[in-house]
Amino acid sequence: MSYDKELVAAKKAACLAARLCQKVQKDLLQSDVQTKSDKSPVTVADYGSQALVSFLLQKEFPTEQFSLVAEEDSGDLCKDGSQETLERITKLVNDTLASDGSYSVSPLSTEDILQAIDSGKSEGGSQGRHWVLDPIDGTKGFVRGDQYAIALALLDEGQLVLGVLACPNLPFTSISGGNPNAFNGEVGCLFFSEVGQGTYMQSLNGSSPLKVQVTAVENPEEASFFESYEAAHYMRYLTSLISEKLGIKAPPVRIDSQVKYGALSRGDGEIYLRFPRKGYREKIWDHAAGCIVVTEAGGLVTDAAGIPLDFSKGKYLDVDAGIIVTNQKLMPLLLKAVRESLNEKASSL
Ligand SMILES: Nc1ncnc2c1ncn2[C@@H]1O[C@H](COP(=O)(O)O)[C@@H](O)[C@H]1OP(=O)(O)O
Ligand SMILES: [Mg+2]
Ligand SMILES: [Mg+2]
Ligand SMILES: [Mg+2]
Repeated sequence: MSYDKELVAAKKAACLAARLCQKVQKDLLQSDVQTKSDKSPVTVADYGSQALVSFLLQKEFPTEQFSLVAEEDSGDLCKDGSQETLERITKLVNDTLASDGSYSVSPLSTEDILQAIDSGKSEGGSQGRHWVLDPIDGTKGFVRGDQYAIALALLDEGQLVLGVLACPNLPFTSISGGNPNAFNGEVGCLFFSEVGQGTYMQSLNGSSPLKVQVTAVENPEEASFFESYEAAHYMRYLTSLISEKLGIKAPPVRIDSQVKYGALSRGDGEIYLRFPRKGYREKIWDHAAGCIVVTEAGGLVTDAAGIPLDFSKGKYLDVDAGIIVTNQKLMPLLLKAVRESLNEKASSL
């Protein structure tokens, strides 16, 4: 089955959402950042991006039953004192739609925006089609002025069938060996994949797509690895133990969000280690787009036990201990190092 039409729509939606986010990041004010009950930050851009993607997908596929599993909901925007924020979001979405010009729609109202955001309340599952969206993945990176991604994927009967990753601050050329946040050249990449068709990257400004591949590095001593920028998001002693066991020489490359999957898919590094702290439950929107982008580029994405991620169980991913990503050659060695490190950790407790 072809998902070409869905891919075109997903790319369009992610590009426009990226445009909206770039505008907000440029003139980001402290007052634009709200804090959700789980203490994670959320900005007008998170809401605006979700509203825009949701609205555009519904507009592109008006006759299909629409299901979207997305991170944000309008709860906090409906509280007293949020009217001004809601109006800002509405204006941002309308301005972005108008700047594109290909959608001749009358301006959306604040009600339309709330509705578009709340169309993302689906629970997903193993039947039918579900869009999966993280409107800004890496909000902390976004607020800092660093890396973030707009991550959109499609599940069909529980399988990932397409993924789009817009990375507005990722340099277009390789970041291997460098700091992605301190770069002078062109930034802004769009990764996209359709099942069985490979992964491609183009610039967010619309250059022609290039096919990308993970690296063929077999020797861990020549490999480099990615992990979160935010120390609070993972167990650093575990990732350093794993990399030590593998004999990795290069220091870790710390980047926010699913940009790590994009960078790995084009060969900027070989390994992504993600070991969140105890009690953290992974959500499907934090991995769906990244997972298909890496898999279609020839890589592997599994949990710490080597089992492929299952996106069909609702909005959570029930993974064993952590998520690991690498090329096919390095995976057996990586799994061994992960197993040994987890055993050492368990016996030291
Ligand atoms: N305590 C946490 N541990 C791990 N990941 C978290 C935590 N809190 C939020 N996240 C989510 O993890 C991702 C950030 O990943 P990374 O650490 O790789 O940059 C984001 O999806 C972020 O959500 P959000 O989409 O709200 O930014
Ligand atoms: Mg968040
Ligand atoms: Mg996220
Ligand atoms: Mg998010």
